[in-house]
Amino acid sequence: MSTLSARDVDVRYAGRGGRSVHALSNVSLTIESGEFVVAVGASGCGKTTLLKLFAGFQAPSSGSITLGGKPVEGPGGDRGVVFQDDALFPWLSVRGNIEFGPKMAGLGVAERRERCGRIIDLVGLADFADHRVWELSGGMRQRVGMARALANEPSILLMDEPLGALDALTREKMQELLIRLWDKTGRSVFLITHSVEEAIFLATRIVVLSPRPGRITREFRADFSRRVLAGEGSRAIKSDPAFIALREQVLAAVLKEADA
Ligand SMILES: Nc1ncnc2c1ncn2[C@@H]1O[C@H](COP(=O)(O)OP(=O)(O)OP(=O)(O)O)[C@@H](O)[C@H]1O
Repeated sequence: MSTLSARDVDVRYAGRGGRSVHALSNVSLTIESGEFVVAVGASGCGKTTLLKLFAGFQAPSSGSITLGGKPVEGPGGDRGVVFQDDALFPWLSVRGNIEFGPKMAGLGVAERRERCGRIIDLVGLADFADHRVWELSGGMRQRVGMARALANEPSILLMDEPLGALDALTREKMQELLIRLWDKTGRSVFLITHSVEEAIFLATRIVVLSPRPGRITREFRADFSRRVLAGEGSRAIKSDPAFIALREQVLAAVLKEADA
């Protein structure tokens, strides 16, 4: 397991009319092995930019990104990425989508079947392994997206609003699934959400970003996911006064930064 780290990162995009956009300014964030870090913040504060740096989809203008102490120089199977738009291969079955990465990485058929079978069970899709992805509901498609990311056995999952397109009921079920996946696989997670409630429910650490330029302004610790793992119901946890108090604190930090 490896530590993923951004150090003194700046990102500037070329904007219209020669004006540059300062998307991230002096951002440092280290995600330790086994952490579940959730980023929240107003639209445009650079959350997706930070995730893309971690994924290796783009390089910072200055500063460094490292995984296990080594510079991140591009995308790699050691970081599994899940977006809101699942971007699955529609012509492949559930199993085909999940086995795609390991197949490309040269894993033999037997090992691929065994590894992906385990992951398919883990995300609760055993009865749908041979379905085409267009036959699935939105929540099931996102399960395939998560399974596909896990199939490469990454040290960290990077997720950008993975539950953003789901209805409230499915979303809550998927939050519980995410916590169980995190627990059972032992992977670290970096996740972006617009929902402060979701952030607090899932995270071991919440980072608040502020816009213009994007910076990390606050951090909060949480451990409500442990209660989910201990069998407590989501509704009971989310209506607990301790949960509500933290939710209001984080929300106040997000709104303060958004207004500033
Ligand atoms: N490729 C790009 N070219 C120019 N500007 C960009 C580019 N990508 C992002 N930006 C700008 O950088 C800033 C940060 O964008 P980013 O998408 O990282 O923010 P975000 O916090 O993820 O926003 P949202 O919550 O709306 O998804 C925004 O002002 C955005 O317009």
